[in-house]
This record gives sequence, structure tokens and C-alpha cells, in this order.
Amino acid sequence: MLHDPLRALMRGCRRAPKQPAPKQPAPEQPAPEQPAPERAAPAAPPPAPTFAELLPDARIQSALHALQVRAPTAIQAAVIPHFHTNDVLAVAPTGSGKTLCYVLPLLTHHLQLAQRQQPPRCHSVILAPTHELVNQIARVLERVLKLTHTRAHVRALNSKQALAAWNSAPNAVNFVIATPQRLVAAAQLLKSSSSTPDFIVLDEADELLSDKFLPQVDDALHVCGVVNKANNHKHGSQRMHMFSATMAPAVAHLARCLMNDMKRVTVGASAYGGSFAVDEAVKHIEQRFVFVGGRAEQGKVMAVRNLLRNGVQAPVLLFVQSKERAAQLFRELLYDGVHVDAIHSDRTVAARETAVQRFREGNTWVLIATDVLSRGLDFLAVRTVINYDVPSSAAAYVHRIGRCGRNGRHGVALSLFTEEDLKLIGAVVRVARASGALVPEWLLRAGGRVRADEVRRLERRPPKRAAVGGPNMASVGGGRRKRRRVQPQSQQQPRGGARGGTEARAHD
Ligand SMILES: Nc1ncnc2c1ncn2[C@@H]1O[C@H](COP(=O)(O)OP(=O)(O)OP(=O)(O)O)[C@@H](O)[C@H]1O
Repeated sequence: MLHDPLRALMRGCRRAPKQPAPKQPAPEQPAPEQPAPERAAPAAPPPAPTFAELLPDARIQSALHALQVRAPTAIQAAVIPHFHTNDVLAVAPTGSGKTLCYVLPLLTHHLQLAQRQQPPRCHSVILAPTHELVNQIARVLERVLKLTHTRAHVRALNSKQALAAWNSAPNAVNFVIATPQRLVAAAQLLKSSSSTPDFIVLDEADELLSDKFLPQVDDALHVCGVVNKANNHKHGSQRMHMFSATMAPAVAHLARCLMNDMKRVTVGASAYGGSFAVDEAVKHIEQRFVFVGGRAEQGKVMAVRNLLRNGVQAPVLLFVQSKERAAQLFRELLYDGVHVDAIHSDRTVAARETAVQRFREGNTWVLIATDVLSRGLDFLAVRTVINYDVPSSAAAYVHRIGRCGRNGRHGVALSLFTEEDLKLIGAVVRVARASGALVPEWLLRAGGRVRADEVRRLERRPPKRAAVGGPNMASVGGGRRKRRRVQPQSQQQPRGGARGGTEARAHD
């Protein structure tokens, strides 16, 4: 259901009617004696701007040097020049550096305010859909701030505890990074820290503007003073920027309604009428589809066991459809002695943070996750993504596989499927094909075409699946089976020296 103020905004935001194409005058015939005009050589594309041109501040230059970030990526080169003058809707592949697209200009703004010796206030709000992404953005921002030797107050509002900590010490902040729900809960604190922020950034914007988050985002934008609930008018003085690797046309339309002087920037040839920036994204990702037979659950567990024993390179991110299935699969793999952990919305924020941290450090080889982890997280070392359950939308597929093959590294994305998945896999294999993957013809033919309303229904309510494992599996055996050790292949020793020494822990 669309929240009222945003619905009202959308009503007021009609597409401009299509103008009939102006009539072209009939081309003049060249006189017979005249030679045909020579075709002008196509103009060479302008050279890509450098960071020194985009962000001339010497402190930022030296921070980028320390980070070994030498040249802007295509999306950075396209977005940064417009950051202060337009609202930007940026769609670019996973792993293409969208975070620095906004972190660096926001830092420039902070440096300029500091130079003018303005009293400290909250000038920038960044919204992201998950705790983990809020943490990651805060980490990137704090790292760059440190490297520029700049004083700034950053608040990452990703949990009740973080909110309580701000409440107990309500100091001024400059940057707030939050999930929409936490930002709304911090409304009073934010008000005392700023009249209205100058910049609002929506990372993973299409997720934030989906039905799941829209009411919260609506309230959060109201808190930021973007949308005035009394008259549903947008304030003109702020800049709002939105980023994602996927952007369905309907969401782009809603985004447009919320923005002023909008500039849309898309990097990478897009598929599905501009909904996905995929081709560039997955150039480094080998996409494979593995049929695991008709007996769905047993076949899948066995396939995962075989893959972990014989072929895949750790660290592995393994995506499942629901938190229940994450817990079930966790138990199965735990009994195999795999260094496994699971992360999903039923776990506490602290447990989720520990799971992410241990995975980053190489102590966990296989991290089982629901889609809470599919967006935005930058695990540079991840070699393999396994879709244990076929995602319920092509957008989810793009984000999931984008967790590997980042920043030019090689990655492998394996999707397991059964006969039951053929309906779901149609959209996925078509996106895979559009992004250059070799998809067998029979699979393209077998994968069903699903109507748009059915796709939306599946996104809201994914198909029912039998429990992970099935008969004779550990989950049924109640833990009486002996634990076995499975060593996933890895060219790279997990960092932290924990190979073989760290026990996976049961959380569920
Ligand atoms: N100009 C650059 N040169 C080299 N590396 C870069 C550059 N910009 C960003 N990176 C690195 O690329 C990686 C991916 O960046 P980032 O997480 O911002 O991608 P993203 O586009 O937000 O991806 P996603 O859509 O999955 O969220 C990060 O490790 C980041 O440090």
C-alpha cells in the first residue's frame, strides 16, 4: 500500500505528455554536379575526469591516495559533478563504487562548512535498508574522515542500543546513517542537531521505495523536512540522491516525484527496459545453473555438500529464501564440520555483527544468509555465491550474485534449481543471458514467463518449500550423527589463522 503523502506526490507528478515528433523538412536533393558531402568523423569522447578535477581538495586527494583509489569509476565520474547542483538518480552495477559517489562529495561539503566555521549541525543523512549496510557505510565514511584528518561526528543508527546511546549523550552530529525506522525514532534528536539536513542519500533506493519500506521512508523524509506532511510539498533547498544497481520503472517514477532538477545517470547497458544495470556488473562473475533433480531438498543439500568438498572456493555466501531455512541449513552444514554461520532477521543485532565480522576476517568460510545480506555489502574476498533457493525476483538475483566478483575480481555464482523452481528461474536466466552469461537454450525455454503481477506476488510471498534436508538428514536425526569435516577448496588461506581451529556456533 502506498503511503498517503507519497501517493499524493505521485498524483501531482505526471509524466510529460509525449510531444508529436516535429515534422522534418524534406531533405534537399544535392545538385548532381556537387560531390556527396563527406561524413564528419565521430567526435572523440571527452577524456574521463580525474579525481583531482572532480574533488580538488588536497586532503581528499591524499585520502584517496592512501586508499589506493586512483581513478574514478564510471559512475563516480558521472555523479560527482552533479552532486551539489542536481538531485541524482544513479543506477550502476553492483561493486561499481557507488558508496564513494556520495561519501566523497558529502565530505567536501563538510570541509567547506568547517572552513566557514559554521556551528556543527547535521548536514547529511544517509538511509540504508539494513543494519549491516548502515555499519558498512559508517565504516567507509569514518575511514575517509580519518585519512583526511577531519573532525566530524558520525552517528550510525542501526539498532535500539545505538539510539539509546545517542539519547544518553545527545551531542551534535554532522552525519547520520540510519535505517528509516531508526531515523524516525531519532526525530527529536535530529531536530536538535539541525534545522533540516542539506543532503539526503538513499542507498539501495529501490528497496527503500518498495512497499516493505515505503511507509517508514515516508516518515523519515518527513523528519528530514523533505516532504511536508501538511501540504505534501517538497522543500526545494535540499539535495536528495538515490543509488542502486536495480531500478524498476515504477520505482524510478516515484523517485522522480521526490526529486527536484533530477539527473538520471545509468552506467552499464541496462536490461529489462532500464530496470537493471547488469552487463558490466557481472562481467567478472561466472554464472552457472545447477539442476539438482526432482527431489528438491535432499538433492540440494547433497549438491551443496559436493560443491563444498570438491569445487567451490571459500569464502562462500549461501542464500536461502527464509530465516527458517537458514537455521535448518545451518544445522545440516554444522554437522559436516564446515565453519559455517547464519545471518537473518531473527538474530540479534550483536550476533549479526559478529557473524559479519567473523566472515570478513576469514573465520567463517560459509555464511548462510537471507536477502538481508544481499544488498550493498562489500565482501571483497567472496569468491562464490550459491543461491540455494532461486531468488524470487530478478532484482534479488542481481544483488545476490553481486556480492562476489567485486571491483574487477573473479567470482562464481551458482544457482541450484529443481523442477519446482522452473517458474521462478525464467526471469533469472533471462537476466543472466542479458548480462552475457552462457545459458543453455533448453533452460531458457523451460524457464517460465511470469506475468508482472505474479512476479510482484512472488516477491511478497515466495513459494512454499519443504524443510531443508528431508529424511535421513541431520536436522531430523536430532544431532546424533557424528560430525564430519568438510574443507572447502580455497586458493587463499582464511585470514586469522583459524583454519580447522574455529568451531562454528549454533545460534538458532
Ligand atoms: N575509484 C575506485 N577505484 C578502485 N576501487 C574503488 C573505487 N571506488 C570504489 N572502489 C572499491 O570498490 C568496491 C565496491 O564499492 P561499493 O561497495 O561502493 O560498490 P557499490 O556500487 O555500492 O555496490 P553495490 O551495488 O553492491 O552496493 C569497494 O571495495 C570500494 O572500496
